[in-house]
Amino acid sequence: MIALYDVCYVRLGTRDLDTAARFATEVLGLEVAERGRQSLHLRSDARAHTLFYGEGDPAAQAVGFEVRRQEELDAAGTVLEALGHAVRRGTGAECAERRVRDFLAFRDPSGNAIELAWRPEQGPGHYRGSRDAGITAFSHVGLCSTDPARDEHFWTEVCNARVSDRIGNAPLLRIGQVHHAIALFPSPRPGIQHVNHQVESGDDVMRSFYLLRERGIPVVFGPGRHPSSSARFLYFEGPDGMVFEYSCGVRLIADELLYRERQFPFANSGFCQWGAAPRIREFQ
Ligand SMILES: CC(C)c1ccc(C(=O)O)c(O)c1O
Ligand SMILES: [Fe+2]
Repeated sequence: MIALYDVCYVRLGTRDLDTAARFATEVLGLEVAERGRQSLHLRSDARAHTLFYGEGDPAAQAVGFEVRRQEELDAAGTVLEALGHAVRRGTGAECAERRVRDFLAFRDPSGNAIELAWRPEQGPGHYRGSRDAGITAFSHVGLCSTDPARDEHFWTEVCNARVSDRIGNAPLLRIGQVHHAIALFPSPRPGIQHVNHQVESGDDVMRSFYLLRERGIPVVFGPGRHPSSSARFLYFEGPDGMVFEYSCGVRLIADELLYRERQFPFANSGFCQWGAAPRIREFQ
């Protein structure tokens, strides 16, 4: 079983790095860790980076998950290859770009690019957001799944994820105590569906709601409250159509023995307990 320890970074492609940089700093509130001619490393917490933008095809995406021991990479490669997944070890330059010591790349059953990363670096000093969005950490990704039941099996049987709740057939998967690190959602195509950052308080969610409206940034869902994680949330659209989410108050699941996953309806009430309706195609 591949022991994922935490979700550690997201890599996104963008056709316009300058626009992505302005959005990531002025709107999202991330800190620029490093800006290259065709690359941008961004911080959201103590880690060296959690969001990477590379100039190019917006479909050039990946999600990085930390594994704690380098031997896990070899073992994971053997398991994945036996299941028919092509695997590739990162080069020195690729590891440096990811601020990790080693990584293994493969695609999940839906075709999402996944990277298993060893020793992701901590950043220098505290995270200092470019605006006070109240961000406390990068926390989870929504992944498009062409077969949620099949992919749930992959993430929970080949990897160590556990189902915290389901919305329809869509599982919300934890790898630590946080309610979920991955939300799999039905889609005809693979891809990252949204990138979540936790914020300090409900006030931060609402302050951002008004700021986004003022800046003309499309709010596509919320403000609302998820019945699954109990988190208050706000979804909005960034460059290249990527959806970002702020949420606060996500529940932690500490008792693995007692906790039982719940089933929510694939309907507005399953997504929001306040009555918000999503304007996001995968949630409709
Ligand atoms: C609607 C999506 C995918 C969703 C559903 C529930 C939660 C949660 O319980 O926190 C999310 O974060 C989501 O992104
Ligand atoms: Fe989310």
